[in-house]
Amino acid sequence: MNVVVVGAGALGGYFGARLQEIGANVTFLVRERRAVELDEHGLKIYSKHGDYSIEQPNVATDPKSIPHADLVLVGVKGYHLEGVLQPLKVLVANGAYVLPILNGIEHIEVLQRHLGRKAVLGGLSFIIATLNNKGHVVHTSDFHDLIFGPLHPVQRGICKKLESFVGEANFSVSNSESILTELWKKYMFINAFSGITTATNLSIGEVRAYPETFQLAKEVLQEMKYLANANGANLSDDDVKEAEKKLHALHAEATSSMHQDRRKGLRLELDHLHGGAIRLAERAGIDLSYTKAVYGMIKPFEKA
Ligand SMILES: NC(=O)C1=CN([C@@H]2O[C@H](COP(=O)(O)OP(=O)(O)OC[C@H]3O[C@@H](n4cnc5c(N)ncnc54)[C@H](OP(=O)(O)O)[C@@H]3O)[C@@H](O)[C@H]2O)C=CC1
Ligand SMILES: CC(C)(CO)C(=O)C(=O)O
Repeated sequence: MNVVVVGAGALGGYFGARLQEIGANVTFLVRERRAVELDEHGLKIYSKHGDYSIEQPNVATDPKSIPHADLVLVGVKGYHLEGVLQPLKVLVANGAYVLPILNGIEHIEVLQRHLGRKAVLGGLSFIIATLNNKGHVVHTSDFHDLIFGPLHPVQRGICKKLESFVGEANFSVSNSESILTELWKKYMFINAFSGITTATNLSIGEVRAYPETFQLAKEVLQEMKYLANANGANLSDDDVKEAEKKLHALHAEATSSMHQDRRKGLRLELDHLHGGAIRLAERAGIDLSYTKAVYGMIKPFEKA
């Protein structure tokens, strides 16, 4: 299988390397700085599920130099989406399907508008990973799940092909027929988890120690359920309970990628995640008071 990874950071680097581990022909389409880093240090994964190294990853900086890809894995931050639309157009024109795995929901519509509805699959991931100072991936969670599925009937073939190809991969995989609902479940969860940890600058264990503070995360879950259902998803109270259980099950030091970025002084995906929810709520005539409060608390730390 020919795979291109656009956004070879923590997420793209992890799944790209794991796909190469099982024999995929993986090309990392990167910008100049990352190309130099990958050339100098290679790509390495450190993970409790097993390390893996690629000494000389196959790197491209021009999408036109890539002959044909079956699948393009998109793992950029929400605020970098605009910058990858042009390269994605080139890859789609050459026959590729696009599998975005970033957090959030607004990017799906943006990608569909620019690339066509038939080209864009639904996808998301559960993993906690970050890059170290050599640009190597450090994976710290027990989970490393990739969930994908068709958003258009013509995509069933590529989803089946991907499902059977990744059967042997060193990560969990699921090909879901209700990927839109899965996307909204993750969006609900991430807005609560990243919202409360980033706003308070605390890990989830520290948040859980204060029921009044944890309550804010629960309120965000409720608001996101309403928003999801106003946007054609079908989330139930059980889904909210499930998300709450997940917040309780995370180990005490666990925190969100947005909070890790706040700790490192990096730019935050606030506008893409909570900002996106607020925009969709305005369109649907829904009030997201708690989400807006969390958004307001994080705003001063948004730009690096
Ligand atoms: N990290 C995690 O644990 C998880 C992250 N996510 C989500 O995944 C997404 C990605 O997060 P993460 O992997 O942590 O982010 P990273 O910052 O580690 O990686 C993003 C990568 O995108 C690259 N990039 C940006 N613009 C371009 C471009 N125009 N062309 C090529 N590459 C580009 C960046 O490269 P450059 O070095 O050039 O800037 C960077 O390597 C986010 O939406 C996040 O919320 C979801 C689950 C878990
Ligand atoms: C919740 C988590 C860790 C799950 O993958 C995540 O997506 C993030 O923090 O960005």
